[in-house]
Amino acid sequence: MIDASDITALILAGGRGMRMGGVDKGLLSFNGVPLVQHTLQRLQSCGGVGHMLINANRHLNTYAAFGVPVVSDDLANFAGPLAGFLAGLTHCTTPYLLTVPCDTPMFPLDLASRLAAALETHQADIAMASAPVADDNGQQPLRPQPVFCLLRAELRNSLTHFTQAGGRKVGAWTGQHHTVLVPFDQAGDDPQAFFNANTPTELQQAERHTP
Ligand SMILES: Nc1nc2c(ncn2[C@@H]2O[C@H](COP(=O)(O)OP(=O)(O)OP(=O)(O)O)[C@@H](O)[C@H]2O)c(=O)[nH]1
Ligand SMILES: [Mg+2]
Repeated sequence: MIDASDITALILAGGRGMRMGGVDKGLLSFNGVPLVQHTLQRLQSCGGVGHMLINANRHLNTYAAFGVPVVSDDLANFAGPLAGFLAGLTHCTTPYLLTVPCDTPMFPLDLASRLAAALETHQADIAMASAPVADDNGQQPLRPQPVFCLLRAELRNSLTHFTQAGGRKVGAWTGQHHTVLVPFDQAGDDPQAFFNANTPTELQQAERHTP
């Protein structure tokens, strides 16, 4: 069984935040608390992970003050979330890494345990969340949530090779491995759980959400 102590959560706060005006999104206030701190607290409160890392590329001292090790991308020029995955895999000392973006403040409290259960059941390399997303036809099909992954730490060499060859898309890399999609559309799941705040308006919307 995968124990919480086997999992390191990596909070992804290394993006450019262009749609937010180029600011460092993890440091923006969400109901009075920096998004990164809110994410740390939510991960702590669910008890599903034993260790945490923050992935950031700016304001490193500010991030360090949250009391969790901060790791930065080795890949230059904001190469995308996979650069964060690689930084996390490089620095994590546990057999599993859970990736959680800083801009999705209502993410499921049982994220780690459900991804871990699916990884084990399917003997997979990667468990990726999938969640309903409204489309233009009023439907809510399940869509992969590529920045919510539980990864086996031994995938580090694979990701190093993939990114060295210029690969940047999360799905293109995870598609090379046995990946199981884990649906978060069960009774009791918050349909807004994967709502991510990419713009100031969306951040305000998220602040108004009460599950
Ligand atoms: N380490 C790292 N993380 C990234 C990078 N780009 C995006 N991310 C993270 O991936 C997650 C999803 O990113 P987006 O919300 O799509 O992108 P963003 O860069 O934050 O914002 P935009 O510039 O508006 O697209 C967020 O948690 C980002 O912090 C990057 O170059 N490096
Ligand atoms: Mg986003």
